[in-house]
Amino acid sequence: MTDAKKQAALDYHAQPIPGKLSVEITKPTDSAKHLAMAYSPGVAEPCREIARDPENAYRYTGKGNLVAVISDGSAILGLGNLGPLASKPVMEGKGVLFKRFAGINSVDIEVDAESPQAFIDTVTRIADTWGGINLEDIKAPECFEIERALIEQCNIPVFHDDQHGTAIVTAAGMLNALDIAGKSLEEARIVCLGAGSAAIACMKLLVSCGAKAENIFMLDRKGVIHSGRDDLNQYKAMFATETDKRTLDEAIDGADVFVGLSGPNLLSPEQLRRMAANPVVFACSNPDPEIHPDVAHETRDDVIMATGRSDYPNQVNNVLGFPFIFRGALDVRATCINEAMKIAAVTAIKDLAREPVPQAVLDAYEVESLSFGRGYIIPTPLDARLLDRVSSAVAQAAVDTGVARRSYPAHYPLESVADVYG
Ligand SMILES: O=C([O-])CC(=O)C(=O)O
Ligand SMILES: [Mg+2]
Repeated sequence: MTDAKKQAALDYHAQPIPGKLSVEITKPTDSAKHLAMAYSPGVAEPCREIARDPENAYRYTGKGNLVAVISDGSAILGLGNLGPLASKPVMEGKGVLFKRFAGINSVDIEVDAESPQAFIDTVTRIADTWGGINLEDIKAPECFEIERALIEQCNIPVFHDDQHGTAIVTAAGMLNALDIAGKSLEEARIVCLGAGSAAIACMKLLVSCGAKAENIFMLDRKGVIHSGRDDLNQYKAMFATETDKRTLDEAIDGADVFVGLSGPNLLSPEQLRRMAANPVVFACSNPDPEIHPDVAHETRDDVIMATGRSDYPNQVNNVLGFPFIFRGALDVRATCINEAMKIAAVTAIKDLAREPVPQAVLDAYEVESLSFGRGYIIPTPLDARLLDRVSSAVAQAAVDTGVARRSYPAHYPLESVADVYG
């Protein structure tokens, strides 16, 4: 970013009041009578009702539309381990997106935890107060154990956005991009640079969608993850291939797909040049991609290019997923977010990109037209139809797979966030 853009980003966060989120009151509070209901003595009644039956928390408090965004700051975007407090702008940002796109209230919680167990203990002790928990920017491999333990111990959806949100959106964009390239996921040779939480989840979901594990070359900081290595944790070991390739330079030759979930500027123009025809490049490190889209397009005119950023076409970013996935899960009081719900979200996002784009989206992006093709493989986050399409697909999948504690919402379809309370 230029210095002017950096300063504008700081000013955006600082002015006119610090931060990006505030809390609003939803009941009248103008008279002594109101206060006597909102607080003592009236507030005692819902307390008694919840003590009698915990389900009443959904009726008398904001629990059912409230998601905790929780991080330890150990893997903030592609910036690394900057600690819990420095992750707060991102966590507030997730809250902005939850509210803006799906009408979900959220609170950001930054935990200073000395171990995964300390983090797990902290979260389990506060879990009951939320409708769902969005884990964010926690480094691998600790994030896998943390998520597994919390799913086991909590009876509300616990979802590590960097794994599953990113994977869902990547899979949706990838299926469309390969279709445009005239290739299939089953045959595609895929290079995945990065072996952190997002990379591992993305490759797992691509395999569920049809990719062949033996066609995937995953690289960590030491190079290609191959079966001869003895330094792999169990998560990386799932992607160890039988190969004599050792470096990105070797793996990239003839590859159909590059997925970057690593760090800035790690794919060179020379390497891009050596990929197969119509290469699909998802350079998703935030904020700075593995190859800048301008450089990629200058290097090859047949590249199908996506990044995680809002200021370039084809934004493959978990924002297209997590607000709506939680919306659907909360609205049927799902106990978890299972594979069927994730695949339902992939399909809904993928299919929406093939429909005509509404004028409001064209206006928001200041473009004349957008239609399914190289420059538009995935809907934009400002597409208001995502709310209904993804939430309803996820809610239906939860009902179909028996993890919903309520029936399919009678107030669906959702036209806008104004409809979320029915
Ligand atoms: O915040 C974003 O733009 C996407 C994300 O979760 C990450 O990069 O960790
Ligand atoms: Mg993240």
